[in-house]
Amino acid sequence: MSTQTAAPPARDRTDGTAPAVEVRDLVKRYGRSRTAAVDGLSFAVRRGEVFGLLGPNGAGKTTTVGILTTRVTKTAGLATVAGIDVTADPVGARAVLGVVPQRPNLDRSLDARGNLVWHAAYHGVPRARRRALADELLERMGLSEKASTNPDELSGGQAQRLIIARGLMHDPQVLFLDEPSTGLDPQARLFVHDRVTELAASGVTVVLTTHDMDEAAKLADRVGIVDHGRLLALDTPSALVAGLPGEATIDLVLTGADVEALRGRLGARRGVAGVEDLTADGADATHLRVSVDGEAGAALAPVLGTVAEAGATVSQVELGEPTLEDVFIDLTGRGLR
Ligand SMILES: Nc1ncnc2c1ncn2[C@@H]1O[C@H](COP(=O)(O)OP(=O)(O)OP(=O)(O)O)[C@@H](O)[C@H]1O
Repeated sequence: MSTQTAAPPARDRTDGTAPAVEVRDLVKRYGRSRTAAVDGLSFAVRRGEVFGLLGPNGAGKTTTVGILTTRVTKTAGLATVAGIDVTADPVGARAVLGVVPQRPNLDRSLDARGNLVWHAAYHGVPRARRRALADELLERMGLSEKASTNPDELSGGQAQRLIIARGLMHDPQVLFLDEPSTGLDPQARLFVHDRVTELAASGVTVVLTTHDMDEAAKLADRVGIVDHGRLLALDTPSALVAGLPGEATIDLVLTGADVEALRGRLGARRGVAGVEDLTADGADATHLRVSVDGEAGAALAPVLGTVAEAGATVSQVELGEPTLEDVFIDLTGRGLR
């Protein structure tokens, strides 16, 4: 018989006053790479917060989450989850965090329920609890009918929901979701969003990385925008948007203009706060977003007048408000990585 006493629940072993997640001066250099994938990153996530980590491809988001979830070794700096130093105590850290990775990594030798039960066993959830908990989470994720299905026979969205269920099997304090809705259809995406909101309401801290600005604006209490492994901005989505120049946007799709000359002419107009070229690669027509002070309607006539003077033909006009995507483009530019 084992003389070991059962470990106390993970919740009791952590520092309840520490931030849910903290990285300080975090650095990661892969192999002999001269540039750092994470280059002195610092931020803290509050308990119960939904925190969005945004950045272009290669910005260092997955690496940061990899360090926090003990899958990647840091080069320097500090990374803690629920007050536990992930490098000094990776086992303790893994007990209080859950991970939903970018690439599905379900065990194909087990069915859906088996994947959940095995994960719970790995984390020391008592045998008597495992199956009931698995069934409860399968139900919550809309997967009850798939309990005995092999992961290979699940759709991408179902597999993703199963991975989220798996991440929750040991009752983590912090759940890391790496691009949770990539490849999901609109229903599955909304379903995942609802579950994230529900988790946060139940006190679980959620850290999500995403390329989807609407998703970040909708779900995240605060977002950190990173590029080249550094933090460029951190605030609530609305504060970030409010910090942009201009209060409204006029999107123009047009042809027949010298784009740079037109941008210059528009930018010189009173009331115009900025002009972004959003033309998609290979597109025939030019897409400009003009940020204006005050109401878009009032600025429309003079803006269109300037476009006409430049000899361009407008095929589409749309009035709107700046979004998190504008913040992202303003900070990280348009270039593809
Ligand atoms: N295992 C690895 N070995 C070497 N370099 C790596 C490795 N993983 C990532 N990198 C490099 O580190 C940098 C950051 O990559 P990372 O995957 O963290 O970015 P990301 O922001 O998550 O990007 P994406 O949005 O494309 O997932 C990139 O330049 C990438 O090439």
